[in-house]
Amino acid sequence: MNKVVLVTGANSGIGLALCERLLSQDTEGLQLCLACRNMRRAQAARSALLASHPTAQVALLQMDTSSISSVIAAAQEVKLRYTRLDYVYLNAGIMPNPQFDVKAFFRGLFSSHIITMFATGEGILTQKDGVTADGLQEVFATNLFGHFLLIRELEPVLCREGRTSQLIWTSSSNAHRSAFNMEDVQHQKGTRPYSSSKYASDLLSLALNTHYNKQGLYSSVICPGFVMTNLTYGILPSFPDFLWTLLMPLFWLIRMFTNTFTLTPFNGAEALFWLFKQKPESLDPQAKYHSLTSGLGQKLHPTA
Ligand SMILES: NC(=O)C1=CN([C@@H]2O[C@H](COP(=O)(O)OP(=O)(O)OC[C@H]3O[C@@H](n4cnc5c(N)ncnc54)[C@H](OP(=O)(O)O)[C@@H]3O)[C@@H](O)[C@H]2O)C=CC1
Ligand SMILES: CC(C)CCC[C@@H](C)[C@H]1CC[C@H]2C3=CC[C@H]4[C@H](C)C(=O)CC[C@]4(C)[C@H]3CC[C@]12C
Repeated sequence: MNKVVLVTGANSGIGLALCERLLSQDTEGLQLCLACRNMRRAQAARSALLASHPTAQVALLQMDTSSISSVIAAAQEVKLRYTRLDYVYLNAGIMPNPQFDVKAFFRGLFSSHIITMFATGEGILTQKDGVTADGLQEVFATNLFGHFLLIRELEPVLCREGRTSQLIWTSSSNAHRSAFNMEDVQHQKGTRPYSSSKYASDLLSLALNTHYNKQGLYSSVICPGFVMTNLTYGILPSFPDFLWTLLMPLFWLIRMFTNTFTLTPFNGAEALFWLFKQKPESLDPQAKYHSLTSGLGQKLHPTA
């Protein structure tokens, strides 16, 4: 039977690579729905997918996860189009106005903390958050709240008698307990909204399992590792493309020491793709599944 899969933030990076990988393993038995905020970019992604999989069923859905009205309208549309959803990948995410702390980076290079710094970005990144038209903090709204609202609105197509469905969050190893505060869940006061939003998604996934497992709905979180995408290029916006290219040999070298340097969207999507093939009942609700890559760039089996 056809599997219906919705992916948010599917028009680039890890989301697009996941769609490509899903279609490569099964073009016929899959109905993909790319949920994107920008329809021009969504259309380009659809054309790219159809170029390599001409018979695939790839639909588009306009949705801005940072906007309450957009998410509600998109969920309405989904309920009109589909009687059930088998997988929802909650992947759209932003890290706006990142500030890279050069001093902390160099201190980290000469400390015992070096591997953690490269694997998680801990201690070297802060962001300047904005406020959405709904009055929410932008990172919280985009990465977490819009997705939460989507799940609640899609309950009728996710919780179906006698079937299971999976929610799969693209979280991060940058999700740190120290960045999250229950008194300030939107992270209005701090400078690490990205880390806070990812930690909150890990907590939310646990809560969703407690609430929904008995209705056949399961939630998991993954970290794709450090992947070269629009999000990461935005961290050092003044770097021209050629400098990133020059840094690649250094990244390949670092990958010898930390296999979290997945680097390509294809390898970064490994844990998302792996979860597609698992029975949700067999998964550990407390685990974060990691995409890993060997020193030679081979994808490894995800580990919890
Ligand atoms: N790259 C990395 O090293 C890591 C990435 N991640 C996570 O992976 C996920 C995918 O990011 P990645 O592929 O790296 O980066 P990209 O910037 O390539 O992809 C992000 C996607 O999210 C979409 N998006 C952003 N804001 C919204 C919004 N308001 N509504 C709908 N869609 C939106 C973007 O759309 P648009 O093209 O319109 O901007 C884009 O399609 C994110 O959640 C990120 O936090 C986690 C760990 C590491
Ligand atoms: C020679 C220097 C200029 C090289 C700078 C490298 C840094 C820009 C990157 C090194 C490690 C990277 C990251 C690690 C973890 C990612 C995390 C999992 C995530 O969710 C978002 C992106 C990361 C923080 C990423 C960002 C770039 C680095 C800090």
